Amino acid sequence: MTAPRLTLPSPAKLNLMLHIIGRREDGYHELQTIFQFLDYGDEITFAVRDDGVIRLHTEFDGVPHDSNLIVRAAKKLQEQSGCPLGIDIWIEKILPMGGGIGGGSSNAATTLLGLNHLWQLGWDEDRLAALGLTLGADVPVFVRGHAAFAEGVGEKLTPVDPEEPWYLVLVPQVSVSTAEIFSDPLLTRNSSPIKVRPVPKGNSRNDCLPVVARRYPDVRNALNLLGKFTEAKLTGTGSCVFGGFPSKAEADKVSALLTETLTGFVAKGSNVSMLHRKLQNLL
Ligand SMILES: C[C@](O)(CO)[C@H](O)COP(=O)(O)OP(=O)(O)OC[C@H]1O[C@@H](n2ccc(N)nc2=O)[C@H](O)[C@@H]1O
Ligand SMILES: Nc1ncnc2c1ncn2[C@@H]1O[C@H](COP(=O)(O)OP(=O)(O)OP(=O)(O)O)[C@@H](O)[C@H]1O
Repeated sequence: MTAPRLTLPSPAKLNLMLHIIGRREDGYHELQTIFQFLDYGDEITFAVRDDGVIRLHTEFDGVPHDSNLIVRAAKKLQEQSGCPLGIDIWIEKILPMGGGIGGGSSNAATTLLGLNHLWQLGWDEDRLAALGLTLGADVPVFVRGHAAFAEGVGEKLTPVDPEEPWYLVLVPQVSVSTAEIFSDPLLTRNSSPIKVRPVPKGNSRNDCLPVVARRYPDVRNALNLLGKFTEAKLTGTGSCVFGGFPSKAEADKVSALLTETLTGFVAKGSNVSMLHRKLQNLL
């Protein structure tokens, strides 16, 4: 008998706004941010093993097997659930690493949800999100699968339903260090907390943008070029830059002009992650 097998999407996220409202004692910054998903991402295939071994078959540049968030997520879930089964994993990676579109966090969440299903653990979303948070602040929103206003370091989530435009995402060929941006003395850390819900219009800025644009000329260039056509924004700490368009045709048109010199892609914004849409179809 062939082992149960499952292929699941692992979408990207955008930060539609990001305000830094303070700094905790452990050095982490308190954020207010809106996460939305893209219908664009990696694809992960899982096949159950009965010997308990966890094996990722796809190699990543610069990420050792046991440091990969996919493997770390699988091992933690196995340990905490006491599941005797193992897993073979393959990934088709299209999301840029260190781009601020959450690829690693998304891969970890897809792994948690995929294994919960294949290993028949019956964990609820709260438990999976709590385990996810120990792997990274952005993992819980991918576990929950709904666009969200996030507070804390990103773990306090309130579902929201912003517009779902088509986005052109530009991918400057530099990896931005999140730690470096958060330790820059010039970073704004005292934005006024937004207390009104839903978040009022006019709050779409990303407090990391001035620091990233100053340090990374390639990101600055992408912001300037895209800014000629639409409001150009930074996701997370970059490097990716994005702008919304009312139709795919309009996003494609600007993409054709800009991707002559820059790498990028067009994708639809989505308030329900494509991972959750696929899982719903399975149940
Ligand atoms: C900025 C966001 O992209 C918004 O979605 C994420 O919060 C970043 O999350 P991430 O990539 O998982 O970041 P981590 O790898 O946890 O953080 C790297 C480093 O950035 C700093 N860091 C990160 C997040 C945060 N809220 N405050 C911080 O000060 C910390 O020094 C941390 O050691
Ligand atoms: N499965 C994985 N996919 C991508 N990166 C991974 C993975 N596992 C570990 N990493 C490590 O995590 C780092 C950050 O990767 P990721 O793709 O999540 O960055 P990001 O898009 O900037 O995320 P964020 O928006 O959360 O800051 C990578 O540079 C890599 O070293």
